Formats: sequence, C-alpha cells, structure tokens
Amino acid sequence: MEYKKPMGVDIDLETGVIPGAKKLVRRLSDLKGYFQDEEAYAELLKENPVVYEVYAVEQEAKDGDLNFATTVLHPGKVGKEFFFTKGHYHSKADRAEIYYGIKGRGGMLLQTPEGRAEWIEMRPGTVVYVPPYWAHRTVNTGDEPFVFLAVYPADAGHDYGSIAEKGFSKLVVEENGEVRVVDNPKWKE
Ligand SMILES: O=P(O)(O)OC[C@H]1O[C@](O)(CO)[C@@H](O)[C@@H]1O
Ligand SMILES: [Fe+2]
Repeated sequence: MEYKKPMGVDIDLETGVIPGAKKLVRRLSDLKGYFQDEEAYAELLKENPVVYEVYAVEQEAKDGDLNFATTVLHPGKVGKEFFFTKGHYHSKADRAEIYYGIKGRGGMLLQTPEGRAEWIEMRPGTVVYVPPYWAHRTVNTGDEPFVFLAVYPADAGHDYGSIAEKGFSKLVVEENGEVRVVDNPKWKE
C-alpha cells in the first residue's frame, strides 16, 4: 500500500491565499449571461474586473479523497445584483460539501433541481453544509472581499450547465440600501 503524505498549510486569513495552491481567476467576461442587467454588464465589461479568485488544493478524482479551496469573492454589483460565483451542481450529484466563512460578509444561494431555493447568510466562522443534490453559489453582499473555504469530495466534479443556462430561481440584490433575496423574473423550470 502506497500512503499519501499528510500535509498542513496555513491560509492567509487576510488575503485568503493558500500557499502553493493552484490559482484560478474569474473575470466579469467569464460570467457572460449570468447577470440580469445586460446594459450594466456591458458597461462594467469595459473594466472587466476580477470577480473572484480560487486557490485550490486538489487530488485525483477518486472516491473517498477530499479537495479544498479558498475563494476570494470581490465586492461589486452588476446593476442591483451583487457579485457572485458561477454556481454549480456536482457532476456526481450526490456529493455534499462544507463551506467555512473566513472574512467579509455574504451568503450562499442553494437550489434543488426543481428550483427550490434557500439563502444562508455567511460571516467569519459560519459553517454551511451543502447537502447532496443542491446547486450552490456564493454572493458577496458587503463592501470588502468575502473569503471562505470549501471542502469537497475529490470526485464531486463541477456541473455548470443548467445554472449557466437558467440561473437560480432567486436573485440577491440591493434595494434601498438593503440586501434582498427576490424572485428571478427570468426563471423558468
Ligand atoms: O466553481 P464556482 O461555482 O465558480 O465557485 C467557486 C468555488 O466553488 C468550488 O468549486 C467548490 O464548490 C471551489 O473550487 C470554489 O470555492
Ligand atoms: Fe461545489
């Protein structure tokens, strides 16, 4: 039996960086079609800001192993909608996941394949359990970077398709200076 070597790494709790991790950057241009307000999207696209960065430590996609990653989700809005991660189901849909809030303010939108949505607020110290079969997207509702850790089965995979096409049944927007979770007018089952 070949045993893997255990490891410990220190997340920089200010920046969210995991030393030695694989870095992925998603700019606004990577989120084409995701936001409601197409005019506001086109306007902000001139700057094409970084929406989020992911620092991932991933293993071979085998049953029983675990990956972990931090995400630094920047503050911002497209029209009334707060910046968010793409959101996905797992390719192996029954795989669960754990998130842990490190810095900043935000929350997670979760959704069943039938479109039943849940919103869970996150702050530093919040643990979110993502049950099997739920799509999940994080949203930065604050004015500083929202940093969190995710731990997920190495064989979970990412299924972006249906969220990229249809989005979530709820939107997280700012209205009169308040964070509101409202129905997505374009949602169709
Ligand atoms: O994969 P998305 O939806 O762009 O969101 C990024 C975050 O979600 C994860 O894919 C885990 O669910 C992480 O890699 C990262 O924390
Ligand atoms: Fe996930």
